[in-house]
Amino acid sequence: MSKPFPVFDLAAFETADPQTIKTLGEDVDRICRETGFLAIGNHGVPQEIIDAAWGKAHEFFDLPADVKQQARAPYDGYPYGYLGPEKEALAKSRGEDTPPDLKESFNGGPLATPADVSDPDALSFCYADTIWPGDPDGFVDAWKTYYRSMEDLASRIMKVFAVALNLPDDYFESFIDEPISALRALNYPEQTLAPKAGQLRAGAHTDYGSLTILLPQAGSRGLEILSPEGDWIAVPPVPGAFVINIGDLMARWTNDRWVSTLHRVVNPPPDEGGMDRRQSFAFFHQPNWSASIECLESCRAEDGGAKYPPVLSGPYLMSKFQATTVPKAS
Ligand SMILES: O=C(O)CCC(=O)C(=O)O
Ligand SMILES: [Fe+2]
Repeated sequence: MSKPFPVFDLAAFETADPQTIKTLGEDVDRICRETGFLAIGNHGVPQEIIDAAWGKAHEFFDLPADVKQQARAPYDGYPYGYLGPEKEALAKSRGEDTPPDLKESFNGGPLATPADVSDPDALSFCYADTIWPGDPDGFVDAWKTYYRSMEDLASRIMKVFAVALNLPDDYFESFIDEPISALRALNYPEQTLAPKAGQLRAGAHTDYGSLTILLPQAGSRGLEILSPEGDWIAVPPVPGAFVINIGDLMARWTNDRWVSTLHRVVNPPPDEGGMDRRQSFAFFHQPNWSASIECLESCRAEDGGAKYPPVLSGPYLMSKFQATTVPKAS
C-alpha cells in the first residue's frame, strides 16, 4: 500500500514554537530520506499571481507553432526561450538513449545579472537573455511576478531544509543569495499520434539543483516517481499546494542522506480517451553560480569521507542541461 502523499504546512512551521519546529524538521528529514517529494501547503503565494502566470502560459502554448517559434532558443543548448516538442530528452541526463520527450516548454532565467558576475560561462549560459514572446500581451509581467514569488518561496523552503538537517535556519543563505534559478512552463500537447517506442512526455530524470517547485495542472495525471522499493508511483496534484522535490545538489550536499528521486511524466493511457493536454510549471531553484556544493560535516561517513567531490553549482547545471539537448537531424 502506498502512503498518503505528505503535505507540509509552511505557515504553521514558520510560526511554530521551537519544539514544534524541531519535530516538523524531523518529518521533512524523513520524507527527504525516503522520496524527496512532498507538497507545500499554506505557502502564501497569492492565487492571483499563480492564475495570471498559468493563464498567460496557456495562451502562449495555444498560439500557432510558427508564432511560438519566434521566441525559440537561438541555438541548440541555449537555456532560455521556447523549446518545441521533441527538442529535449531528459533521460539523456543520465546517459540513457531514448527518443525525445513529447513536451514543449518556455524557459526563463534570473531576472537580473548581479554586477559582480564576470565568468564568461555564467554570462553566456545562466545569465543569457530570456527570449521573450511578443504574444500574449502581459506574458512577461505575469511571468516575472510568478518567478519572484517562487524565488521567495524557495528560500523559505531552504530554511525548512536547514532545520531538517539540524543546521541553523540561515545556513544555506550565503549559497543562495544570487541564485541562478530557472522557471519552465511545460505543455504536454494532446497526443493524437502514438508515441515511439520508449517515448514519454518527459523521460525519467532527476532534477539538477537544490529544489524544484512544481505546479502540475489541477486534476492531471502523469507525474510518477520511483519509490524506494523500485515501483513507479503516481504523484497527484494537491489542490492549493505546490509539489516540491529535491535535486542532485541537495543529495550531494547531504552525501545521499536525502534522495534526488527519479521521476518522469508518462503518456496518458489511450484506452481511457486520454490524449489530454497537460500543463505544468517547474521552478528549478539553483544555488549561486560559484557556490561550492560540498558534503555537509554532519552528513560525512564515520571516517570523515564523502561520496562526491565538491562541485560548483553553475558548471554542474550547465553540463547536465547540455547533455539533454537533442541535436538537429543533419
Ligand atoms: O510536468 C511535471 O509534472 C514534471 C516536470 C519535470 O519533472 C521537470 O520538468 O523536471
Ligand atoms: Fe523534473
